[in-house]
Amino acid sequence: MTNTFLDTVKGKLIISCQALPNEPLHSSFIMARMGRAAKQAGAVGIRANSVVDIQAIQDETGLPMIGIAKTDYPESPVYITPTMKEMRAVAATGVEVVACQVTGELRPNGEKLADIVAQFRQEFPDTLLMADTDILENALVADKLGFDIIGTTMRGYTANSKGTNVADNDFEYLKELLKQVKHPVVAEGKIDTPEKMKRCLELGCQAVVVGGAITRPLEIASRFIAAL
Ligand SMILES: CC(=O)N[C@H](C=O)[C@@H](O)[C@H](O)[C@H](O)COP(=O)(O)O
Repeated sequence: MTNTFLDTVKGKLIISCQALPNEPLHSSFIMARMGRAAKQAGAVGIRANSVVDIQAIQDETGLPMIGIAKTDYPESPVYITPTMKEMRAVAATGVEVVACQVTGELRPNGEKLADIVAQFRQEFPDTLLMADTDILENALVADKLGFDIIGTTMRGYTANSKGTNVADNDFEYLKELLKQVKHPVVAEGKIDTPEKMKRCLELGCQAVVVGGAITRPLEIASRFIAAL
């Protein structure tokens, strides 16, 4: 099997459909309907969290997907598909891409990122790997380990990247990242306007992932309320 994900999404929009248990829309049924709306609008791929949501969205849309499993372990701040166990469970759904957090901190159970990548390649040779990174140093680690996609997902969410936004200074960080890594870059995280999405593509990103600005009504409504 050849994985055509990178060609399919080139220059296009991937929509993230996620709602954690503490969010108002937490429901695989609702996420599948979000996926339906995303597809009708013209999204070429979906990013989703948890095996059940992934399966519901696959059934509903048939679109290629980036799958993750957000899982908290008390001993580590790494929560996006942190261990081989979650990587395996997500890959087993048949998603085209499995994404995991690459932010430099120690992973749960003492697992090493390099070992996870090697094991994953053996078990799932047709599935692409995306690194959810925060700073250049960690993006370069992912690039060297051979991740197929370097994502900016965690920028602004880790101790090392606190207070930053990928869009700062006309995407200054993204420009540097695109210069330094060999693998395709997908812009993700706080891309909240169509203009920002377009700018990321103009700068050379393979694709853009947009989540909250489209699929999190609480977030969207709160922006309006905050302006009152
Ligand atoms: C930091 C973290 O846990 N990000 C998660 C990763 O999957 C999601 O909660 C985000 O919604 C996703 O990255 C899309 O970003 P935004 O919703 O900002 O467009």
